[in-house]
Amino acid sequence: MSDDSRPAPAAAARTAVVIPAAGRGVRLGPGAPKALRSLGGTPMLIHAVRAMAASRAVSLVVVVAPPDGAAEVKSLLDAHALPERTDFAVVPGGESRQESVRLGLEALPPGYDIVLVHDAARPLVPVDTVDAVIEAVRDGAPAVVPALPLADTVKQVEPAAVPGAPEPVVATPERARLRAVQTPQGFDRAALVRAHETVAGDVTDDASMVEQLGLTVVVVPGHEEAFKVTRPLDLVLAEAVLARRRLNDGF
Ligand SMILES: Nc1ccn([C@@H]2O[C@H](COP(=O)(O)OP(=O)(O)OP(=O)(O)O)[C@@H](O)[C@H]2O)c(=O)n1
Ligand SMILES: C[C@](O)(CO)[C@H](O)COP(=O)(O)O
Repeated sequence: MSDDSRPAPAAAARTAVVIPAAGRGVRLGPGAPKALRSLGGTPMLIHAVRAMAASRAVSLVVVVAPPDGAAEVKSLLDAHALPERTDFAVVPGGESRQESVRLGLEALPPGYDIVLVHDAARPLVPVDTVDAVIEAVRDGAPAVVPALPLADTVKQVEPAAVPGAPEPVVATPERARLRAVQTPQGFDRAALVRAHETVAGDVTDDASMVEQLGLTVVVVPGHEEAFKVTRPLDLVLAEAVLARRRLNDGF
């Protein structure tokens, strides 16, 4: 068969990323909103944006800024070198992560059939993890999460009525079947939009909303360096990982 007689390859679905970055970072301690705090001299958010734009499959990144910080975030994006092949937009966020993601989704133009949602608080995720998530969505999964096995045993407890009181253990789930879930989480856009339109109640990630629709969520290998900067010690670790990368890269 000559090259000319082959069917044209199906155009790859275009991929956009929503980065919720509107949180305060209460658990990190007092200071600027977490996404705007420095990691190696650069705002954490810029690391997260670069991590997403490092994937050649990503053509649009929508940053969901702190509600009163959209102008500051726009200036930050303008002030830092970012790949020219990627478009960037900024929208103000909401009261909860869930609301911020919804606002980011509403800002997406037509033409992006795959959507990733990535925490600004996971600034060091490697591009191979981003690409693995996108590939699994392209292969047909409605929702994909990167995840790692657990190192600790997990107990389910009856939460104490009084803070600090001992909590009775009610179950010990089988650790081998548990996974600690990271971002970016990847979605068929229509499934994620439907989930955000129909699922109510508190959830801690987007994939669980798609799960509640009865759709399949699959896991791909996560990465140790995709950890979430939540508490002060996480920032120490992030600085160390970044310093090691810079040493290895020779700058
Ligand atoms: N109203 C909110 C709350 C959180 N996030 C984002 O969701 C991601 C994960 O949330 P988390 O790590 O819990 O961040 P914070 O809410 O800032 O942390 P904390 O709970 O310690 O205040 C972060 O990138 C955060 O900016 C958001 O966009 N809008
Ligand atoms: C989405 C997430 O990062 C997956 O592990 C996580 O659930 C976010 O939790 P947070 O308490 O809002 O940081």
